[in-house]
Amino acid sequence: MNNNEVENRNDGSGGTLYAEIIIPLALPQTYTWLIPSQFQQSAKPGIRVEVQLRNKRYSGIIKKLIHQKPNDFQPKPILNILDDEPLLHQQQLQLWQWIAEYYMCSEGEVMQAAMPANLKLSSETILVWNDEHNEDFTNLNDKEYIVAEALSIKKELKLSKVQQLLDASYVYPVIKKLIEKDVCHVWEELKEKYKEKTETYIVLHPQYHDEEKLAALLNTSTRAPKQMELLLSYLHLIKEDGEVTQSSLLKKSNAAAAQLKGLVDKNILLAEKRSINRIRSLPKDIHIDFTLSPAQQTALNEINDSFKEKNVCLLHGATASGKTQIYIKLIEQYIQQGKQVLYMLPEIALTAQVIRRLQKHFGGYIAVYHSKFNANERVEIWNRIKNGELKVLLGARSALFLPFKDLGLIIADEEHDASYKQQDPAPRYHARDTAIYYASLFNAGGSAKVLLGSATPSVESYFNAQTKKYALVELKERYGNAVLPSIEIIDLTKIASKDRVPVSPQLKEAIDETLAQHKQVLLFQNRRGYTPYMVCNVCGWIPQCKNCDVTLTYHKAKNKMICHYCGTEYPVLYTCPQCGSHDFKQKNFGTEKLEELVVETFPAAKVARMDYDTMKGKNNHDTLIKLFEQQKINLLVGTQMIVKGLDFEHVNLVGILDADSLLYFADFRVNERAFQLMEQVSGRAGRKDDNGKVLIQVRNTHHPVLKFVKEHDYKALYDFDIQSRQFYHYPPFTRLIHFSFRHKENHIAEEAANIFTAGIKKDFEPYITGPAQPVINRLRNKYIWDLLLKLPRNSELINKCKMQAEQQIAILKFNKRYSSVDIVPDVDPV
Ligand SMILES: Nc1ncnc2c1ncn2[C@@H]1O[C@H](COP(=O)(O)OP(=O)(O)OP(=O)(O)O)[C@@H](O)[C@H]1O
Ligand SMILES: [Zn+2]
Repeated sequence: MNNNEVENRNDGSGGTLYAEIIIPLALPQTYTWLIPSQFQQSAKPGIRVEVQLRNKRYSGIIKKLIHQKPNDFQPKPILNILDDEPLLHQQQLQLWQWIAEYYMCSEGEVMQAAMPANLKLSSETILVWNDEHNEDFTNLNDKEYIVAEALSIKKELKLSKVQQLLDASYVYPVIKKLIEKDVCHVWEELKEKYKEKTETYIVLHPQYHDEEKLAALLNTSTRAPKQMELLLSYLHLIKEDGEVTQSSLLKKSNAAAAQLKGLVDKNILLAEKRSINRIRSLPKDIHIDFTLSPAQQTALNEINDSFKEKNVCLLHGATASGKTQIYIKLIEQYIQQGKQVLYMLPEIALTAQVIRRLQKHFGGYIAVYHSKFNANERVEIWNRIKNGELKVLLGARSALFLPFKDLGLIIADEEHDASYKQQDPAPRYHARDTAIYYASLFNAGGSAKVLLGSATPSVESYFNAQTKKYALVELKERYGNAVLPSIEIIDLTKIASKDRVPVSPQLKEAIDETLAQHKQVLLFQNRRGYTPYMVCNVCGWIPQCKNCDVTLTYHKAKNKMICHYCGTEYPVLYTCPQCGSHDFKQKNFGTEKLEELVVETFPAAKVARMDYDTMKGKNNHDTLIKLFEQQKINLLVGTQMIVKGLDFEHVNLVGILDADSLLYFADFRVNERAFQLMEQVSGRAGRKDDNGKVLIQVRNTHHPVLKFVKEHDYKALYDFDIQSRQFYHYPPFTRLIHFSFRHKENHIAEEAANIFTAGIKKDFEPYITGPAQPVINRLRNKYIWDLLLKLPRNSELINKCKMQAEQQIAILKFNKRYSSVDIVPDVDPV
């Protein structure tokens, strides 16, 4: 929207004003409401308003103001205005619209994903009393008081109840104030499952921030030399690390808890329990204590040069080449210019280690943001990004939705990672690609820049670099004395069958050797659970999930058979329901069995397991990583989770137990994925010296991808893969749109898919594959029919196709027989 519209509205002519408003629902379009005259002064794009739709109340966001009355209907008035200033900048509204159009969803769905729960209200909203509130209600007005009191007793209230309580038609402004005053927050299903980890931090009493007072203290207190020693250690540590936990202080200073207590009692040091993710008020200064190697410096210069001409640069840097250090230097530059930086990682789990690295350098300039933070903290970060106070934000994909004020740079680290794509629910957006669009909206002084970083770039990004759409900077060597690890292939077919799985004699020997040198080992197996499936030894019957077309995985610790798709758990079977035999054979092995076996084989080693199952309990990801960093674990067994981006100093050996399982997979990205996984997991070995070693166990030793991995030759993999992509019409040569039709009746799903296909056939027949049933053709009790479109990269044609597809979806939804079919469009599926 342009400024004129706002001006016109304020010209006092008193004309009727309307607004297009986004509400957090999957509606096919945005609707228009009337802005009554008393609200006209304050109505602006980005402001929240209270509206009613089909007897429910929502807080929606004004997308734009309109002066023409809609032709076909009389808009209803909005009920209220909730904000004094817009909650977001113009760029966010543009971003939402783009995502909705590009990824075929509604702006309401984007809003749902984009905004912290506390900023979204509807009749269904449940308010939760804030347990930490001290029940001091003096700053509340009468209405707020009534609700606060009820909440303090009931602990939870549905918004519709609040409405009755106040006997007022407009309650949203009251709720909004109560949330702002920290009396309550909005209940979120997801939130409840997330237990926040706290730790005790030690801080210096603020009065000693004054250097003279501190000096005086240090000079006078000779009576308790042990305490003084501890205080000095503290001062040293805080300078080094920027923050000090109680445990690290006691450990590093070798002091006793009583000495620390002495200092705390004297009010010299303070002990504070904090969530480890909580936003800390560290001083806002930049502290860079390292220099780049010549190769890193060259890469940084090349990146800066490339940004003069291009908006996107791909940094292809080997594992442990120090990409993160280059990012740090680059971030420093942008902060100096007063710009903001978004640093994206594909997964929440990775943010913990990286924030520890970054906070040392950027203190109070930086914060972390992701969907698992509590609602109040998310709003706080939202506001501090919006007003430009925070300069650097580290986050997973949802951080893209923050209202940056003046964004200068987005870094997408591990840009190849498929987790950048959101699968469910809509918006099914790819955060890397969306970041490139988002950056282009900050066009004061050219566009904001995007740096994609990876040791194993996606074929798409590398293609864009080859075709000069992106700049390319390569950094081939590891930092310091480290070299890329040597890779050895172990031919499982040459091993006597009794020794065959899971740990071959060669791997066993290498593990023994590594442990003897007090170095660490990572063992990678891409399946969790104990045995991926069981077979009846007599009739061949295999236990399956009742809701899904999937075999069940045996989990020993739980003593359950579990469906990895829908999560349903079944008792373990001892009798075959088909033939009555009691003889089951366990096929293959998962991480749980591997861990058990490793514990038996290496009794002296401290072993831990990192996979989806172990991360749910108290041993959460960050704790495990810290234990591993401190070498309290010698041998870590895990799935993909151990692979990604982590920087461990003492890992010398990596074992990949079953490479065949990575190499055979019906997906056009199979080679790329297998290479990325193996190269990334290898990349965890020998990061600080020249002793890294990787053993890959495999049956098909002739698979071409193994050769590329062995030589760490990404370019060869790319050249190999890009040819088949071209030949079979896959990205980057085409654009894929995938449609999935799901229904509990197989024939209904099939019919819907067929009708849809017939509807778009006239213009798009050459590009259609399917409809067909996928390999797993039923999930969560619904049958699935899939359709794939491989479209030429012609935006006009693609838009036309999306439009026709949307029409067909509308037609199906209108037909009673098919209205309950789930139709899921997925643009650029991964
Ligand atoms: N210039 C430097 N000065 C000091 N230490 C450095 C420097 N460059 C790299 N390092 C150290 O080397 C290690 C590897 O660097 P880093 O983790 O940045 O690599 P990376 O390229 O991001 O690796 P990966 O792709 O595997 O995640 C880190 O522990 C880092 O602190
Ligand atoms: Zn299931």
